[in-house]
Amino acid sequence: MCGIVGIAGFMPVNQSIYDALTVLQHRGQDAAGIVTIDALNCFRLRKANGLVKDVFEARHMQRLQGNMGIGHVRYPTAGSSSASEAQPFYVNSPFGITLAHNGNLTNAHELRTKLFDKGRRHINTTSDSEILLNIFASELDRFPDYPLEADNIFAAVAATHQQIRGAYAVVGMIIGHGLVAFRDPNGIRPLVIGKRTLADGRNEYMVASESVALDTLGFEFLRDVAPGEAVYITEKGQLFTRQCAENPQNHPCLFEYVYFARPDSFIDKVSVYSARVRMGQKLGEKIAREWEDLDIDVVIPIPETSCDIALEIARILNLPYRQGFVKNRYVGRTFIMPGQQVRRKSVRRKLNANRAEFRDKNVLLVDDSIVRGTTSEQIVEMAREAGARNVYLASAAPEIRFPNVYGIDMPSATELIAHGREVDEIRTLIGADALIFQDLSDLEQAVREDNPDIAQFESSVFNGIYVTKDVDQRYLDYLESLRNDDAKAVRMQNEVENLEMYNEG
Ligand SMILES: O=P(O)(O)OC[C@H]1O[C@H](OP(=O)(O)OP(=O)(O)O)[C@H](O)[C@@H]1O
Ligand SMILES: NC(=O)CC[C@H](N)C(=O)O
Ligand SMILES: [Mg+2]
Repeated sequence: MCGIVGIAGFMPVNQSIYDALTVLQHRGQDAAGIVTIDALNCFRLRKANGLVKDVFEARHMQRLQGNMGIGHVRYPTAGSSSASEAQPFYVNSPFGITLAHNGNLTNAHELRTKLFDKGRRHINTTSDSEILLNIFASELDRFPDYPLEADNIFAAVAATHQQIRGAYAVVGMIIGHGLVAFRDPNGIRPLVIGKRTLADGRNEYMVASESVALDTLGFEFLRDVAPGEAVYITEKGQLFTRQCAENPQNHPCLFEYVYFARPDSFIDKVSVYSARVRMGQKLGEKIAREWEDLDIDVVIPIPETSCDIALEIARILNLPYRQGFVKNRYVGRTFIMPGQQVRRKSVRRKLNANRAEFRDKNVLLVDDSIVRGTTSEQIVEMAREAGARNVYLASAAPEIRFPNVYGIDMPSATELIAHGREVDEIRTLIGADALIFQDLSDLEQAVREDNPDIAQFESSVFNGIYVTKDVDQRYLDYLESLRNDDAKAVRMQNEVENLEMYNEG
């Protein structure tokens, strides 16, 4: 899903960006990067594969000098997992630009050809984000003057919107100018802006994927960046904002609320935590309605994301809530790990059953979502091994039957356990005694309650409706051939680690 952050301030930003990335780590565990602009107006870059705490050592932090910078944590959804595709990306013309991106472009292939044929620009990686950067750079290049005016920068964003399709929340820096951030015209991926006022009255600004990053760094949340909107903060700290899309719509990704975002974040005016509690309430009511005859003894979450949901289900059903599984806090999120083998292995490394909570009991296990079924299959087995009599499973998200093309790595329908299957077939595969899914309308209502202005969510993984309207079966087949687990494994063997810009080693 990737996390992005940018700070335009008057004090060194290296530590603040590092701290923000640790708070956004749940959005991407594969690679991390920071770029700053130093006193000589040069970019300083450090990026590599790994978690934030492993990528940045003291020596890197010392070299990441400057009062403006951007950062990224990566969960790959395009290209490869190579360090050369870690972000931010750099291009030297015009002026020198770096950029970090959360999301996924659906027309990357055509844009790559167009950039080479018409723009004479070579893209050296298989990343869609490098393409996005070069499209933006080409558009900035159309203005002959230096420095560019805010109007020019917004015009370049508007022209970029017209060419690229898909989902994107972007933060970038232009040498001699400042920090730019923008969000796709459907607002699929989240982006917020905050402000911190210094003792001398000057304002520092920060943009980030989630509001929790602002909270942690003492920035006051100003608002969500609107779909299609761009934000420009000059080197001197002046803030400009402009709507740059012709027909912006608010279609936030529903899966952010289910799984990706941290519960203490607000996305598009919706508290992720409250939305999850309401998911629990609605699912609890459905269980009470449909499973009257099931004799449940205890409600057990599958840590970590489902905990808030399961607690509310237990309250609605008037049953005890117990931590039947203990999570190893040193193992990250399994769903965003690359490759099915590593995901499979990680479930048992991550979760262990508390036998006392299972022995001779009918247990209701609750997860936020069932995607490939990797977690639930093994968890049901573990519950039985721990002595459970009957194992029931409830998912706070409906059946996930369609691929995601907007920044969640679910490129292949056949890898989804619910694809082409009815609930009972899924139940058999998972090995549960009963299985229940949330209804899509209930899930949408649970989220919408905080912000009734969201008319339509980006819910494609549940209903197959792609809000950018450019996704057809041909594209889905192409994506599947490019990114299914086998194709990725082959690509991993041929990875090259060429970085295009000096990397603080
Ligand atoms: O059906 P699957 O393909 O297994 O995917 C779904 C599971 O993956 C996620 O957990 P994850 O371990 O990534 O993170 P969490 O600790 O935040 O729950 C999610 O919360 C589900 O438990
Ligand atoms: N999950 C994301 O947002 C990924 C961003 C970008 N498509 C990449 O693969 O690096
Ligand atoms: Mg989970």
